[in-house]
Amino acid sequence: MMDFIYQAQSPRVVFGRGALQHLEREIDALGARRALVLSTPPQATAAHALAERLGERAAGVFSKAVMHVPIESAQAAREVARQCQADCAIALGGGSTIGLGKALALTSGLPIVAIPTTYAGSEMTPIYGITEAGLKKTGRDPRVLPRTVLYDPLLSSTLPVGLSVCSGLNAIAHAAEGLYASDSNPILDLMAEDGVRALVQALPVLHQQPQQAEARAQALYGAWLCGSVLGQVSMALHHKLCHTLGGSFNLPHAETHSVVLPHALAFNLGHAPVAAQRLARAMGIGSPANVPGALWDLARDLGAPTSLRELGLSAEDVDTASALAMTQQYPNPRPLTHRAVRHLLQQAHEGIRPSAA
Ligand SMILES: NC(=O)C1=CN([C@@H]2O[C@H](COP(=O)(O)OP(=O)(O)OC[C@H]3O[C@@H](n4cnc5c(N)ncnc54)[C@H](OP(=O)(O)O)[C@@H]3O)[C@@H](O)[C@H]2O)C=CC1
Ligand SMILES: O=C(O)/C=C\C(=O)CC(=O)O
Repeated sequence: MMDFIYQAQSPRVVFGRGALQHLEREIDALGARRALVLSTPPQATAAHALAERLGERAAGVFSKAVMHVPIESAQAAREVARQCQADCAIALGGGSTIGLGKALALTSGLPIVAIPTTYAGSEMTPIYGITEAGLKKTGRDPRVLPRTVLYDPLLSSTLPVGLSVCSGLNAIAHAAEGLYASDSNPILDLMAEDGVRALVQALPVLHQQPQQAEARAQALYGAWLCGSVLGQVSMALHHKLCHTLGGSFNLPHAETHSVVLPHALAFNLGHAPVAAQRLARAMGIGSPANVPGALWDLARDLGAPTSLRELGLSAEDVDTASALAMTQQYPNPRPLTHRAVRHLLQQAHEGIRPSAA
C-alpha cells in the first residue's frame, strides 16, 4: 500500500573528478565574497593551500575541527568567522570538519560549501551534533544543510584503505536503516538501494587498489545517495546504538558503524521483509535472510574491525551502553527490550558472526 510524503531537500551537488576546480564559480553563485576555510589540524596545509588559491575570496582559515564538534571549537570558529567578516564557510574534510561548519551555520546562518573527503554523508543532511560537558546532542535544522557540495573523487584517494572501508560501511548503514524507516518514500528507497549497490561493488576494489579512480568515484556516488537518505528520513536502533557508543564511550565513528551494522540488521530485518529484499538485491545475494551475515563477511574480508572489544569497549560497558540506548523512545521495526539490546551488543562485543535475520 503506497502512503508517503516526499519533499525534495538537497544542496546543489557538483560531482566529478576534478570538481574542486569549480569552487570559485560556486562561491560566486552563492553571492559570497569572503570564505572561511575549515579543516582538522592535520589537514591545515591543504586548507591554507585552498585559501591561497582563492586569493581575495578567502577570509581566513580555521583548522581546529575535532570529531563530534566540542562546543569550544564551535565557539572559537564562530569568533574567527566574525572577526574576519566571513560571509560563507568552506568545509574541506570528513564528517568532523563538516560538523564544525554546521555548528557555525547554526548560529550565524553562513552558507556552507562542503567538500567531503570521506563517505560519512554529513554534507547531505540538516543534522548537526555538538558535544558539551561530555554529552553529544544532535538536532535537525535547515540552516545547517550545506548550500553546495563539491564531490571530487580525487580528494578521497588519500583516505587510507581501512578508513575507506569503514566509512563506506557507515554510509551503507544510513541506507539500510532508511529502507525500513517509518517515514521513508519510494524515491529515497531507490537512492538507498543504488547507494548500497555502488558501495558494495566499490569497496572490494578499493581494498585491492586504493587509488582506482572508477571505484573511488563509485564509492563517493554511493556516499552521496546514502547521505541523502540519512538526511531525509528517521534512523532507528543501529544509529541509536552507534550514537551511544561514540558519544558516551568515545568509540571511533565509522569503525563502530562497521561492527554494529550486521547485528542491528540481524535483529531488525525479520520485521522489515521489503527492506531485507532490497538490501539482498543491492548486495547481489540470493536470500534476504543472509544480509547480516554477508555484511559481516564483507567487513571481515576487507579488514574492518568486527568486534566492539577491539575498538576498546570493556565487557562492563556493554551493560551501561544497553541501558543508555534504551533511555529514549524512537521508531524501530522490531519492538525493543533491554534484554534483546543487551544480547545484540554482547554479540557485537565478542565479534560473533550474526545468524540469519
Ligand atoms: N550530522 C550528520 O549528518 C553526520 C555526522 N557525522 C559525524 O561526523 C563524524 C565522523 O565523520 P568521519 O568522516 O567518519 O570522520 P572524520 O572527519 O574525523 O575523518 C575520519 C578520519 O579520516 C581522515 N581523513 C578524512 N579525509 C581524508 C583524506 N582525504 N585523506 C586522508 N585522511 C582523511 C581524517 O584525518 P584528519 O584527522 O587528518 O582530518 C580522520 O582521521 C562524527 O562526529 C559523526 O558523528 C557523520 C555522518 C553524518
Ligand atoms: O552524530 C552526529 O553528528 C549526527 C549524525 C550521525 O553521526 C549519523 C551517523 O551516526 O552516522
